[in-house]
Amino acid sequence: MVIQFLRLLVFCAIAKQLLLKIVEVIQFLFLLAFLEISKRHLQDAREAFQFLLFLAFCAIAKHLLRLIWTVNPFLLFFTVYAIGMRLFHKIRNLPPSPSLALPVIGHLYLLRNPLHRSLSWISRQYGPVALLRFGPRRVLVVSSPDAAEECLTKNDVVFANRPCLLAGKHLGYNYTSLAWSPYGDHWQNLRSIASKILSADGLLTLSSIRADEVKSLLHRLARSGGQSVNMTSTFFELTLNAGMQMIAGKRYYGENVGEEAIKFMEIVTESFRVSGTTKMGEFVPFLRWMGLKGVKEKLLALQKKRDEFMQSLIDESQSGGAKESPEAAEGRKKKTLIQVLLSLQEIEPECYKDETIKSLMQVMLTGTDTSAATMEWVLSAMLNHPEILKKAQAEIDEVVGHDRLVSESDLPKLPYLRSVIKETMRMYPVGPLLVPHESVEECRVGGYRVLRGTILLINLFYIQNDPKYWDDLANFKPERFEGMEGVRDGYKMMPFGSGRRHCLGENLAIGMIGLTLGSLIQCFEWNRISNDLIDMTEGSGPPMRKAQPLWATCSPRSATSDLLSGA
Ligand code: HEM
Repeated sequence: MVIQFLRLLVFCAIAKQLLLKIVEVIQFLFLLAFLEISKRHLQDAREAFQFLLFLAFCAIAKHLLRLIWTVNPFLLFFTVYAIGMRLFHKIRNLPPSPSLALPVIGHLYLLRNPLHRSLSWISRQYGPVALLRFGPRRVLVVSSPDAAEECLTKNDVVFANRPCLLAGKHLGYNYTSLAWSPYGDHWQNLRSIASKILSADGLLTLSSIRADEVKSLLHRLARSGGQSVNMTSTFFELTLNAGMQMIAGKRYYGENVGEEAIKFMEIVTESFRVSGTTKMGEFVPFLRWMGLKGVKEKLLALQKKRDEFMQSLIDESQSGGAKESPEAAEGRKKKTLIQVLLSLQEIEPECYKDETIKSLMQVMLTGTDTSAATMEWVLSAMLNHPEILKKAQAEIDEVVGHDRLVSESDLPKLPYLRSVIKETMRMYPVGPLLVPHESVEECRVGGYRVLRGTILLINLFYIQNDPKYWDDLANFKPERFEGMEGVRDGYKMMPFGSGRRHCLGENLAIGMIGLTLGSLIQCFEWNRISNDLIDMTEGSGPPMRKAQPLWATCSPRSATSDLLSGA
C-alpha cells in the first residue's frame, strides 16, 4: 500500500508540474503568435480579441491549478490521476472501465451485496467486457455469451488458473485442493481421480445411498402432520447426509445423532460464518493488515478442525473400525469414497496422499451445498406457480405411476421436471459468477487487451437474465426448454460453467436434485404457509441462496400413501 501511495504522489507531482509547464508553453506560443500578427498590423480585431481571451484563460487556468494545489492538493491528485489513468487506459486498449478508480480501493466503492447485481449494473454502463480494480487486482467482468465463449474456448488455457484468495490458501490446503489448485500437473491428477469417482459408473455404484437418504426424508416429512417445515435446512441436511454417506458411510443429521455428528455440525456452521467474512476485504491491503488478520486466524482454526475431523475418518477407515449407521452397514455392498481412495493409496502412495484424500472429501461436501440451494430455489418457484407443480406431478404419475418411487434412472423420461430445474437454474443460478478464473498470460477478449494476472468473473446471472437472449424472461417458463434436450444453447446458459474448469459434479447434482424433487412431488401435496408469494430475493453468496429460508407445508397424497408406508 505504501508503495502504491508513494507512486501516486510522485505521479501527481510530476503531472502537476507537467500541466503547469504545458499551460506556460501554450501561453508563450500564443504570445509569440500574437506579437507576430500584431507586427503585421492586425487587420482582424476579432482574431486579436480571441488571442487575448485565450491568453487570459491560460493565465487563469495556471493560477487555478496553483490555487487548488495550495487549497487541496488531494483534489488535484485525484483529478490528474483520474485523467491520466483514463488516457493511459485508452492508449493501452484495455476494456472500458468506470472512470474513477480510487487509490488503494480501486472500484470496490462501487460494489454492494449481492455482488452479481452490482456487476450487472456495471455491465449495463460499460458493456459486456469491462475492467475493474478490486484494490490492486485487475478484474475482468464478462457478461455476454460471445465474450464468455471467447474466454472459455479460445482462451480456455489462459484462464484455466484460479486467483490466490484467502479461502484457497487456508481452506484449500495452500491452493492444492481441486477447486483452488493452479492449472498444471497436480490439478490434472486430482481432476482425473475425481472424474473417475464422479463418472456415470462411479455414481451408479453409490445411487442406492442417495435413494435411501431421500426415502428417509420422505418418512420424516410424512410424520410432519401438515405442520410447516423449514425446507432450507431440510435440503441442506439431506445433501450433507448423502455426501457423508458416500464419503464415509456416516449420517450426521436426523434422529439419534452422537458426539461426532455434533462436532461435524459445528464445523459446518463455522464454515458458513467464516466464509461470509473474507469477501471484498481481502483485496484491500490495509484491511489485510488490520481487520483481516482476525479472519485469517479464524480460517486457520477452522481448517485445523476440519483437517483433524477428516483425518479421524481416514484413520478409522484404515483401522477397519468405521462405525457405520445400521442402514448403511446393512445396505453397503459398495465401498465408501474413503475406502476406494485408501485402496488406491496402497497401490500408488505418491498419488493418493492423505492430504489429497482429505481435499477430495472437502470438494464433495462443498458441492452438496450448491445442490441444496438449487433444490430450495426449485421448490420455491414451483410453490409460486402451482400450475407448474401440478404439470410436473402429472408427468411423474404418468411415467412412474403410484406403485414405486421415482428413481434417478427415471429422470431422462421426465423432460418437464428437468425443464423446471433448468428454468430455475437460469433465473437463479447458485453460482452467479461461476468460480473466479485468472489469466496466466496476456490475451484478447472482445478486441481488448487483457493483461496477465487478471481475475475473470463471468456474470452468468446477467447473461441468463438478459432480454437480448431470452424472450419473456421475467416469467418462470419451463416450457422454453421443452424439446431442447441435449441442445447446447451456446454460452447463454451454463450454470455449471464450461471449459477445462467446468463443474465436475454436474451429473451427481442433477441426479440428486431431480431424484429429491421428483420424490417430493410424487408423494406429497405442497403448499405455501400463507397466501403471500414466496419471496424470491437472493441473499449474498456464494452459493446464491434465498435471502429468506423456505417454509412450506406438505401432506401425503392419497394415491401414493402406500408408497410412504412401505418406503
Ligand atoms: C447445483 C449444483 C452445482 C452447481 C450449480 C455447480 C456449479 C459449479 C460452477 C459454476 C463451478 C465453476 C466452474 C468454472 O470455474 O468455470 C463449479 C466447479 C466445481 N464443482 Fe460444482 N456445482 C454444483 C455441484 C457440485 C457437486 C455436487 C460437486 C461434487 C461432488 C461439484 C464439484 C465441483 C468441482 C470439483 C469444481 C471445481 C472444478 C475445477 O476447478 O477444476 N459441484 N461448480
